[in-house]
Amino acid sequence: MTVASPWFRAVVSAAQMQEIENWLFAQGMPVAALMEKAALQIANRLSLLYPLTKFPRIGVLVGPGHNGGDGLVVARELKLQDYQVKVLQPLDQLKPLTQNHADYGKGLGIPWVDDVQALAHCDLIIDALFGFGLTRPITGAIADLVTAINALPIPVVSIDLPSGIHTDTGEILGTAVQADRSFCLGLWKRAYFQDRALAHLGQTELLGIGLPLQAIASVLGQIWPVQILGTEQARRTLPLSRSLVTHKYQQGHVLLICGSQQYAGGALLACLGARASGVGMVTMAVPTGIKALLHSQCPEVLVQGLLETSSGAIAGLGNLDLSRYTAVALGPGLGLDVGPVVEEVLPVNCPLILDADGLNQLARQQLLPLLAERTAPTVLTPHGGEFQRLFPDLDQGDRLTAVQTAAAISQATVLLKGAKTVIASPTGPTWVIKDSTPALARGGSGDVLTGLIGGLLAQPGEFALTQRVATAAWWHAQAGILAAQQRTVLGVDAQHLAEYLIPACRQWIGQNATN
Ligand SMILES: NC(=O)C1=CN([C@@H]2O[C@H](COP(=O)(O)OP(=O)(O)OC[C@H]3O[C@@H](n4cnc5c(N)ncnc54)[C@H](O)[C@@H]3O)[C@@H](O)[C@H]2O)[C@H](O)CC1
Ligand SMILES: [K+]
Repeated sequence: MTVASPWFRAVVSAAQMQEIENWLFAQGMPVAALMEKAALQIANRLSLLYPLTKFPRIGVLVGPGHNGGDGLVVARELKLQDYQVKVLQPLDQLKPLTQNHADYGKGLGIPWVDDVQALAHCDLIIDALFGFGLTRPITGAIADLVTAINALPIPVVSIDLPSGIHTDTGEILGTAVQADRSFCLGLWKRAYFQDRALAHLGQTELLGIGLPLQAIASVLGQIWPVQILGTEQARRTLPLSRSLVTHKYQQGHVLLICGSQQYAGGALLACLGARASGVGMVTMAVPTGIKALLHSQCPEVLVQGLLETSSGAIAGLGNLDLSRYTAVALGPGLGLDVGPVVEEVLPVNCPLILDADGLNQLARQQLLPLLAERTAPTVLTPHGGEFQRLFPDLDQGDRLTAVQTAAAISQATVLLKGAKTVIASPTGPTWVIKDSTPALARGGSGDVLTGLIGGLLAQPGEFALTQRVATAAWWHAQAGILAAQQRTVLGVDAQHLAEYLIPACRQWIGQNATN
């Protein structure tokens, strides 16, 4: 049961945000007060990040709704701090509260300009055209304005969302502001975890505006549908505490079915990932021809040689006794010439992770419907291409929805890798991994993740399986971030990534932890 946890881990849609705000207004919170709370935070952050000494001239683009209202409060507050502020308001008709702030700003002597060229000498531009109220594509004069702003060599900060980005899907509606930085207000919006929006969002930060947990729970319930997996949660999910009398068979036994003559490295990398998970035992089922390689690299691992095809891929599982394992992962380095191993492994009565060519075989042989008949959980870990082959009818633009739909169709936990990796299951919350690094976008890093997931799921654990899968993805990302910090982004090859899994783990449990 994921009890409602700190607000900064919730991820909401525009409709949910509106409902949460309405809860406050219904309880008597004046809209103007909430706007003031939000905009004052923005003004304070701006004066810290863009000090008056370096960014004295500020242009504020003001839209018709409350996003524009936020922008006008920011304009007034920066003026009071002696910034030279100008406002450009493309639409005459403003919401009443926004109009109040416009009247007050004019009364203070803030100049309104009517041409974007009047902003050409600004040091910073604030985008307060649209926030989560954007409902249709931006067209006409406003679209021209956005295009002109994007062409200026001036940094842009967007309030709540870059105007033009769909709050939920991250889609560009007509056109969208290219922000250098975006301040998300109150709660993270879904767009912040849609890969296609990231280039428009720039650097992002969440500004809390005092939304009470009961307001959030009144709309999202006690188990929030979409959540960021936080450090504390990941740490609690890791199998870091062990009883003194444990022994290797109590710490799980993972079977990795992987590798081929052509892709022996995939098997080795999966093994390194599994080993770092702390699992009690690792068995590798690989083509006989690569057994020696694995023995030489991972001496503690048990290796089962399997019959191989003429090209050196696994021909079949033979008489491999699958009942001995507490988790099975199949896929890294299998190659396409592999025998019917997916069909043979589906009956296994423990968590099964399918990755890489295991997924391609699942798609090619149209075995997806069989997953629903499995008596134990299944985890699919596709990247975009594998996802497309498995779920050709799903639009990956809205990745969050696509993964949730894929989980419902397949009745499996689906982890879609990306800049923001998303993990969904048929029941329970959808998890997003907020922090990662492009350094992970390299061959082999997925093999390490598959081994890590298999090793974690093989171990006894009190948390829901999907949360443990998300923890593996989080751990994998953290290792990538640490490796990139210490070896530059160029130095995060998959083998080094695997070596950073334990140092990354060490980082969170603090230096004084004993187990
Ligand atoms: N998140 C919070 O807790 C707070 C949010 N605030 C700010 O308010 C906006 C949401 O305000 P809202 O008025 O609902 O919507 P917008 O300001 O985003 O603007 C919508 C406005 O524009 C019209 N519109 C929609 N699409 C188009 C279009 N393509 N072309 C022209 N006009 C369009 C629509 O009819 C509306 O009138 C939120 O993002 C925050 O910035 C609170 O002020 C503070 C707390
Ligand atoms: K905006």
